[in-house]
This record gives sequence, C-alpha cells and structure tokens, in this order.
Amino acid sequence: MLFMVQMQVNIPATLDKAVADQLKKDEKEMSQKLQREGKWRDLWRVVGQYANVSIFNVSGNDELHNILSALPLYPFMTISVTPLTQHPSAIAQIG
Ligand SMILES: O=C(O)C[C@H]1C=CC(=O)O1
Repeated sequence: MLFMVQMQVNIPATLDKAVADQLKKDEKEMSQKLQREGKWRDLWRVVGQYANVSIFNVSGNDELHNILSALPLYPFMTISVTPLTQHPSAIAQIG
C-alpha cells in the first residue's frame, strides 16, 4: 500500500546540540536503509521548512506505524498520513 506521509520536525532549542546531531545522523541512516529496501519510496524537502513529504510503500497501516514510530526523530515530529490509491486517469501504475 502507498501512503503520503508529511513530517514536520520540531526539535526544541533546549535540546543539547550533540544529542540533536546524533538523532539526525541516526535518522538519515535509517531513512536511507528504508529507501534502499524500497519501503521509503520518495523523500522530498518542503522548501523553507524543516519538513518533508514522503511516499511509503509498505504492507499496510501496522507496518507504516511501526516504521514511523521507530524513527529517531519521531518524538519531535508532527506527522500526517494520507493513504493513496491508483487514480483512474493515471497512466503510471502504482506500486
Ligand atoms: O529531515 C527530515 O525531513 C526528517 C527526516 C527524514 C529523513 C531524514 O533523514 O530526516
């Protein structure tokens, strides 16, 4: 199943810089592993914001929830999830 996921990152200014830097490094590593596995299909920066728009290709709600809640930056994210399906006029096949 495909999902559009929007993540807004809000790291508090009070968080120790070394801790924040490590979280970002771990997050990058995990996101790139998931991209290589084909589960995190697209990752786009929202211009002007510490936010992204992503497309996930996973088995369903439970797998997506497990992935998102395991992200190192999860405690500092506001996340919205939109399930996607094939548009009847689309010439590209999803999946
Ligand atoms: O920077 C972000 O948008 C948050 C998160 C998503 C992938 C990653 O490496 O960090």
